[in-house]
This record gives sequence, structure tokens and C-alpha cells, in this order.
Amino acid sequence: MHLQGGFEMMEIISPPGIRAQVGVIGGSGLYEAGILSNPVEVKVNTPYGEPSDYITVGEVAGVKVAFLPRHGKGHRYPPHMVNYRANIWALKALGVKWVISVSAVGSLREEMKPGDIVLPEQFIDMTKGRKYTFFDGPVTVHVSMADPFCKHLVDELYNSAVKLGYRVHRGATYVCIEGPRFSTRAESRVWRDVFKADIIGMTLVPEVNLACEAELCYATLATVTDYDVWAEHPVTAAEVARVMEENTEKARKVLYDVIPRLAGSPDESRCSCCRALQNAIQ
Ligand SMILES: CSC[C@H]1O[C@H](OP(=O)(O)O)[C@H](O)[C@@H]1O
Ligand SMILES: Nc1ncnc2[nH]cnc12
Repeated sequence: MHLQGGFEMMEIISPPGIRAQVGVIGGSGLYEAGILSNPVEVKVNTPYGEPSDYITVGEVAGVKVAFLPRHGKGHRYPPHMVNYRANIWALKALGVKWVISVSAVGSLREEMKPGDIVLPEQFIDMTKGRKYTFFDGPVTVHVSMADPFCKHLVDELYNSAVKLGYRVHRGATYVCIEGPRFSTRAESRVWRDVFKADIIGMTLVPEVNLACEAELCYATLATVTDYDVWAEHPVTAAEVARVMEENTEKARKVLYDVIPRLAGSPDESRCSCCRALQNAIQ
């Protein structure tokens, strides 16, 4: 960490002897990693309260992975109630360098079909009052969000999805709404036609902001569950759940393929995530 008075001043207590290199945040439908050998469950406390659940630490091809279900097992926390700060803090406390955030999203584009994988590279924040920063004063941090996702990690996820033969789109813009309700038809048309967003969800913000403040390499592995209501029929939670099961298996296969390539530390020539706090302090 580069910020004197930032993370260095905060007490990060790691559970003794338990470390991980890669963090996976499971989204709707992904409550168990399902790909880890030698799993152990750890409880991590943070200055921001409790993460959404116990964290499962295990291995994929010898790489240590920490898995945390964003909504808790059984989907106990709706998107606006997730303790994003505790979740990111807990992963940081375990030593994680890379975070792959898995998410179910709606599509705002014909060509991004239910079942497709989408890797966003930009976002638009339409949330309304979450906890967006670790730094509530006296330290103030204005972190750059020009390129919110780790390009290196997006490249690796893209390579895995292509190798596995999945339909995959990169370079997408994710609009994050407050939820938990879905959008009106008028809103959906604004996201699509005015904002030019490609996919829609409720959880990216502030997770991505906080990962950046924690100087983690972060990317979202989104899978499309539905066409949002700009298309003919209104989206329903039941429809989303139907497609989610298939998508979850795809996400697991991509994770299983990509994680072994994340064994080393992030290559500082391919991204600047680990230097995000440089020049960000007020
Ligand atoms: C039941 S669909 C709405 C729900 O699913 C997505 O969550 P996640 O990103 O954790 O997969 C979406 O953002 C909503 O929270
Ligand atoms: N249509 C949609 N709107 C918001 N979040 C979603 N998550 C999955 N589908 C969604």
C-alpha cells in the first residue's frame, strides 16, 4: 500500500496462517465455489462489521482461493444491504491480490443474449446512498475511476471464455441501479438509448470502487440472465433464476480455467491496480 495514513494505519487482522492469492465473490446463484480442493471455512472480522458470510479458502491447481458469496448463503442480503466494505476488507485481510466478481446481469443489447458472458470495462453508477469508500476522514481519498477494471484480469477471463467456446463480449458498460426492484420501461430505455449502457445489475457499485481503494486487481465475470424491460416482456425474478443455473456452471468452468494463471503477483506493466492510491490522497 502506498498511502501513509490509509490502509497502513488501519488494523488489518488476518486469521493466522490462512492466506489466499485470488478472491472470488459469488453473485446471485453462486453461493458455493464448487471448484476448490481442501476447503476450510474462516470467519473474518473487519472494522466495518461482518462480511456477508464465512469465507471458504481452498485451492485450484495449487493456487489459494478465497470464496465469498456476496449475498450470503441463501441470499440473505439484498443488493442494497450487502456490506461491501466488509467483504472487500476481508479479502484484503486474507492477502488476496486478484478479485473475480461473478454477477448475474440483464442485457440491454440484442446481441448480448441470455447465457452469454459479458466482461464490463466501464460502469455508470445509479445507486443512491451506499458506503462508497473506506476513507470517511480524517484521511480523504479521491481514487481514479477512469478505468475501473483490471485490464490484465479482463484479458485472462476473456481468454478462458473463448478457449471454453462460450459466447463472450468485452468492453461493455454496466449500469448499476439501486434495486432491489427492476427498472421501469422508461428507465430501461434511458439506460439503453441515452446512457448507451450494455448490461444492468445492482451490485457492481460500490464493490468495484472499494476494490480499487484496496489496490486489488478486480474484474467482473457477468453472465446474462434476461433481457431487461426495454424488450417486450417485463423481467421477473423467476426468469432470472431459470437461466442462472446454467450460467453458474459456465462461471465455474471459467474460474477453474483462469485461476491457475493467476498464481503469481499481478504484472505491474499490465495494470496499475496495485498503485491506485498513489496521488489519490487529498
Ligand atoms: C435476482 S436478479 C437480481 C440480482 O442479481 C444480481 O446480483 P449479483 O450481481 O450478486 O449476481 C443483480 O445485481 C441483483 O442483485
Ligand atoms: N434486468 C435486470 N436488472 C437489474 N439487475 C439484474 N440482474 C439480473 N437481471 C437484472
